[in-house]
Amino acid sequence: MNYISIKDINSLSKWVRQAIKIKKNPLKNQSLGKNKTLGMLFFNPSLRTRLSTQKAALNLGMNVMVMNFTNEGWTLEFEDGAVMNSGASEHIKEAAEVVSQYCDIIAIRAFAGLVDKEKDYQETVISGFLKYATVPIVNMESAIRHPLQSLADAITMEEFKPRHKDKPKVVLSWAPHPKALPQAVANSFVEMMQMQKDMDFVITHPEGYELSPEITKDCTIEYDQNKAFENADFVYVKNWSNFNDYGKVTNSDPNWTVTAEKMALTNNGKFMHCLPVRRNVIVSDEVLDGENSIVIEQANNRTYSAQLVLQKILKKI
Ligand SMILES: NCCC[C@H](NC(=O)CCC(=O)O)C(=O)O
Ligand SMILES: NC(=O)OP(=O)(O)O
Repeated sequence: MNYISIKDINSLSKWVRQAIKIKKNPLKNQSLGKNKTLGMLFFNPSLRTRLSTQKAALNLGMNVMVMNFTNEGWTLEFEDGAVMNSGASEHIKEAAEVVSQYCDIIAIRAFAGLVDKEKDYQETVISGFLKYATVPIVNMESAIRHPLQSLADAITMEEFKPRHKDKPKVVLSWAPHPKALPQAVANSFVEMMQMQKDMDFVITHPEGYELSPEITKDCTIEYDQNKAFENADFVYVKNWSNFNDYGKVTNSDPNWTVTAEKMALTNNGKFMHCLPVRRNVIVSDEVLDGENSIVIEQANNRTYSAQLVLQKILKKI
């Protein structure tokens, strides 16, 4: 069993219930991972994913090895048949097979390069590991998906959803950012929302900032952010760089920053963000520090999202 996409989950509501159960007693399965090793490979920085996934593994009694490819490790080649006479020192074929001998599960973080759309959307790095590794693979944010985050988001929404309402309204809102960021968090959030049975979902972003139509198919898109916020119970905010004009920042309109005035349009809505977040660019201090901000609880749920995934894999190996 691999965990690459939120679509690897057969029943989201069941998984959310199981994660909430783990949260109540996280040390219950401390012997499940005994003498098993999780290898965590990072091609990009991380705070939450690194620590929460490690914590989840420790809760299950696993050993953990972390390797940072940003400044350690050889530069890897992913293309089959490549003539390796320039930058890369080692092919994914050997690297993945070798790491598989040391680890029982391999978790990988490898962001989009945001230069070659086709390469990113083919998930070159994670696909290379899937092809050549001989142990299960967990996605810790790949070029186009962040399924551990979206599972944590689903857990958090279950905990905070208004009990009196049949169908809570959830808004995914783009907000400005100075750097070009991947679409992974937004993509996986959309895929997770498509698996929710009793929630209304609206995506809002400036015109031209449409996500991949293959991912957002059948989703409601509202270009007027204020209108989208009306009556929302959850506002999930995230920047992404342009998908059409691939990897470019073509809009940095500060009118899209989430402020207290905008949150006042919601149904006392909760503010969500995966973090790290740029204060007073993505969201005002007032909102982020306000009582309806649930970003810290969201980050806490990363541990239980990862623990559920590791637990399920461990039971199968
Ligand atoms: N893992 C959560 C988000 C990671 C990444 N954000 C960032 O790179 C933000 C960096 C900055 O704000 O400088 C992203 O958007 O995919
Ligand atoms: N939300 C999230 O994945 O955070 P990190 O990038 O710090 O791991």
